[in-house]
Amino acid sequence: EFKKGVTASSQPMNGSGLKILIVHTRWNLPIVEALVKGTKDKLKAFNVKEENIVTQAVPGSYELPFACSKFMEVSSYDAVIAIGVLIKGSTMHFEYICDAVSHGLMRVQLDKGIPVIFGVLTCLTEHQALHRAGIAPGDDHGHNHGEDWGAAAVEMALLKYR
Ligand SMILES: O=Nc1c(NC[C@H](O)[C@H](O)[C@H](O)CO)[nH]c(=O)[nH]c1=O
Repeated sequence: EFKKGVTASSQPMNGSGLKILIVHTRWNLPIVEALVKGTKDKLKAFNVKEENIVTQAVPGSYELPFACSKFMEVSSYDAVIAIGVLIKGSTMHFEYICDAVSHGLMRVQLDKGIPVIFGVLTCLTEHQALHRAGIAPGDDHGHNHGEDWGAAAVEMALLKYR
């Protein structure tokens, strides 16, 4: 069966010299915390030092582009991982935030020339979010997408050394 998801780089990746920023939201915090843990575990699996993983929190996903941009001005990072969980409500609010955040984070990474990994879940239901954080109830807990974001951050941060 065709495996979706991240195809790991064929090259061994050594993140021991990298400095990574994680900016996460406080909205839907239990799900966000699971994603942040999955991200950090994977960064450490690629030898990124604990002291080189900087973590900052903001209110919600709409704040991620501005916060990532500001934190990148005061310190240098090899990659930034923006983590948030958007869950559709009963209005169009969700669509507008998702659109603004995805375009905003893309603009920040291109303007700054530093990879910004899109770690924002845009879910129609809470179960979808739980499943993508690997903490869904029942037999199928899902897969923690934070692991994919951690791997992508290391690969993109090492791009400049290819
Ligand atoms: O509305 N739902 C959500 C949300 N709204 C707040 C928004 O990101 C921002 O913080 C405020 O609009 C203030 O600017 N933020 C999320 O991360 N997830 C949601 O599901």
